[in-house]
Amino acid sequence: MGPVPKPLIAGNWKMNGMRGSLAQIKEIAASNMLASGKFDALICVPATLLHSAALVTSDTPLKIGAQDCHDRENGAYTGDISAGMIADSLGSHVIIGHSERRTRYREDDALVRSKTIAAHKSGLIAVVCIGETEEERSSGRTLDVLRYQLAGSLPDGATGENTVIAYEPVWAIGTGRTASIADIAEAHRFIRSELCKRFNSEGDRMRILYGGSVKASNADEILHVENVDGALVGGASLTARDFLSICSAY
Ligand SMILES: O=C[C@H](O)COP(=O)(O)O
Repeated sequence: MGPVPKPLIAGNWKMNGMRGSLAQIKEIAASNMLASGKFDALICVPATLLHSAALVTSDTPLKIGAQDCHDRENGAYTGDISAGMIADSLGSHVIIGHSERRTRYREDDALVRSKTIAAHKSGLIAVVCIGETEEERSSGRTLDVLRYQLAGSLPDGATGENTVIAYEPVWAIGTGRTASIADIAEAHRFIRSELCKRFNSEGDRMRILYGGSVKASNADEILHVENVDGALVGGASLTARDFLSICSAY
């Protein structure tokens, strides 16, 4: 077993970014902040930018990942890409089970688990997303939802090396609303204890990111909550300036 991994600031560009956006990637990759080695940095780009982004960052500390993968190795699945193809394009990470996919494409925990296994088989680090809806929170079911999502989405082979958890309350994504510091602390403490119950010491090594309207003005407070090992950032990861301001919290 290796040491506890460093915190991770991960950007998710979602369906944003054309070739010109590689300038932002290059600027992030060249920052002295990343060279400090205090944290890891990752940008998950659209599939169209994956290989070119990986090539322009190959000699830098910035990692490049994808935003989804199929659970099969290959076959007649129009429009999809496999974990192996992501690895072949030099991506190192893949986001799995983002709420935007769970909701729109009805991806359930079993499929998320199957995709996570596929990612691990191809040597990728899976960033597995979980989080409650507003209705689940207001009816007091947040921790139950997190328990079921973790149990159903993570395969037995998950370790601190191959898996990162992203806790994203669905109602906080892209809305400008963030969970309170007390709610973030409670959710992350709960996730940590569930991970340790199932994976023993590996549970302590899995990074738990917070996601949902993270920006420069709230990053410092959120990133210093116990058991918060980084952030998954959407809108504020699209420019180098915004992304690096969040990184400066470390
Ligand atoms: O994957 C990132 C999350 O969905 C958060 O997005 P956001 O920072 O735009 O709220």
